[in-house]
Amino acid sequence: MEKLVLIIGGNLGKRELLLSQANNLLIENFGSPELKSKVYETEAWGGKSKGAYLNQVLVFRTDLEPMEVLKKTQKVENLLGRHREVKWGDRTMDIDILYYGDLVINFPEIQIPHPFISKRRFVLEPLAEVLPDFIHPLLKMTNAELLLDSTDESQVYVYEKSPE
Ligand SMILES: Nc1ncnc2c1ncn2[C@@H]1O[C@H](COP(=O)(O)OP(=O)(O)OP(=O)(O)O)[C@@H](O)[C@H]1O
Ligand SMILES: Nc1nc2c(c(=O)[nH]1)N=C(CO)CN2
Repeated sequence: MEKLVLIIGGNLGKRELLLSQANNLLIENFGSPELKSKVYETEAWGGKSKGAYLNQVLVFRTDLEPMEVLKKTQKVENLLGRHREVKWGDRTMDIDILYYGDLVINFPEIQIPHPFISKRRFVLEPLAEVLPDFIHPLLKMTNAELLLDSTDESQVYVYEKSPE
């Protein structure tokens, strides 16, 4: 069984509902997560979208091969209304594979560890919350160290539910 670390999130539609639906669909595919970060409200990163995202990191154990994992996460994105249009643009649900144990692979359709981990505070904050001591297999730094080192100044807060 390998440690599978995902980040999920979106900035369109009913963000909280979509996040909880993504959680449920991922549990159907990968079983209960071993760890779940808090939900973070995060400024849109990459300059191509505007509204703030809700993001969360989930950690599973899996026997599925990385490409099988990707097929399943893409199916969940599609079920939740994801349309692939603008790179880094607005979306209802995006699911990225951050780590798959210590595996390093680099194909156009799948790169692990995800190449932008160290550049994105919206990834590093929840990641350092749940796996502070996990070592990035290429950068040889822990997630906590990557967060301390990060120069991304975008806003990332723990999400406080808005009153009903
Ligand atoms: N680790 C990974 N996790 C998810 N998708 C990946 C990964 N590595 C490569 N990909 C590929 O990237 C494509 C994702 O494109 P997508 O439109 O979601 O990019 P994006 O979410 O805008 O950008 P980013 O991947 O930088 O978050 C997928 O079709 C998939 O094949
Ligand atoms: N805050 C935040 N910004 C993003 C996100 C995301 O999940 N959160 N995903 C993107 C697509 O890669 C682009 N920008």
